[in-house]
Amino acid sequence: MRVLITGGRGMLGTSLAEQWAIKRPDDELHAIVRADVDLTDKAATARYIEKLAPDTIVHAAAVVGGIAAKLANPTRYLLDNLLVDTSVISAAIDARVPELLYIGSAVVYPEQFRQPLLEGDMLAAPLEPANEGYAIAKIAGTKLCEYASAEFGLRYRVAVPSNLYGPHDHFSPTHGHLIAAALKKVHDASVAGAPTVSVWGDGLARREFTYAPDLAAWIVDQAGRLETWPALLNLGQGTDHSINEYYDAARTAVGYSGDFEYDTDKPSGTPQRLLDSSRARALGWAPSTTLERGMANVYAAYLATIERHNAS
Ligand SMILES: NC(=O)C1=CN([C@@H]2O[C@H](COP(=O)(O)OP(=O)(O)OC[C@H]3O[C@@H](n4cnc5c(N)ncnc54)[C@H](OP(=O)(O)O)[C@@H]3O)[C@@H](O)[C@H]2O)C=CC1
Ligand SMILES: C[C@H]1O[C@H](OP(=O)(O)OP(=O)(O)OC[C@H]2O[C@@H](n3cnc4c(=O)[nH]c(N)nc43)[C@H](O)[C@@H]2O)[C@@H](O)[C@@H](O)C1=O
Repeated sequence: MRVLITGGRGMLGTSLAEQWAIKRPDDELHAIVRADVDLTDKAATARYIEKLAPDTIVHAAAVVGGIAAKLANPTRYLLDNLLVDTSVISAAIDARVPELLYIGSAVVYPEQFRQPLLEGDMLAAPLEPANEGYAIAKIAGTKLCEYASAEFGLRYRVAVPSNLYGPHDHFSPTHGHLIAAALKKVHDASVAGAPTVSVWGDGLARREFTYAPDLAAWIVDQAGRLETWPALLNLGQGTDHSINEYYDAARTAVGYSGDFEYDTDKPSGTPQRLLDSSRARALGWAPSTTLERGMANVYAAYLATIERHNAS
């Protein structure tokens, strides 16, 4: 099978490429990055996909960032994601690529709604303001896949992951996601001997975090058989925790004994985001990495990046 992964050096894309090489070494894998093709360029993307003629695409490229980054640059999160998604999905349709997995997001669901969230809850009520632009692009991508499947008989499906974390995450205290930011902040406090770490918001919001390599491994297994999937499929670990609990887990991973203080001028976002992933579980989804193990792995990856940086 000839496989195209977009966003091939992102957090999820890197895990996808790693898992593909392990699980399906005979496949012809193309894990592409921006230097191969800028996916906001519709014509260049169409040329690339037509020439490659992949059997399946896992579209994992997007402009992605933590809550503060999305609030600071809502235009980019809406515009670039619309451009990237329309380029990739329309090129795939035109080239009649038979299968495409679009990596969507749980932000397509309403801010204040029942928990856990079901696949049918998209567009049922207003979106979370902090994620609105990004979510509108993700909803457009999701609908494009649904329409293309129905209209042209293609197998274009949407994975709807919960919040993700993993060893290839971005450890930015300002633009990263919660777990990478928490590990970096707690590590820095530990090294500096600082008595406290600043947590954004009140620490009470709840999130479900899934370990990206678990998701990647399952996606690799599913490639080539997406016809068994519904139009969109929730993919979450199954449990949510408070932000405080994630910081506690980071404190344990780092071995830090200081305390937390709360910066309530920073956004908390939606109070809870938990997916009902029972449809995926019926298809065999069974992520196995515990939060403790995952945190320890991500922290080890962070320490390795520091070592590489110091050695260069
Ligand atoms: N991280 C999370 O918590 C969650 C992520 N998702 C979704 O999962 C997918 C993967 O996310 P994740 O791995 O975390 O994100 P990353 O930011 O780590 O990776 C995304 C990749 O997309 C690439 N990209 C962005 N714009 C372009 C472009 N115009 N042309 C070519 N490449 C581009 C980026 O390249 P560059 O570095 O050059 O910009 C980057 O390598 C995304 O669709 C995201 O929306 C869904 C739920 C949660
Ligand atoms: C599914 C969806 O999931 C994500 O959206 P998010 O939940 O808005 O993202 P987040 O990881 O930035 O915040 C989570 C929570 O954590 C709190 N928090 C505390 N302290 C820090 C902190 O230091 N940094 C960050 N970023 N958050 C912090 C913060 O206040 C908030 O309550 C995206 O990955 C998005 O790409 C996506 O697709």
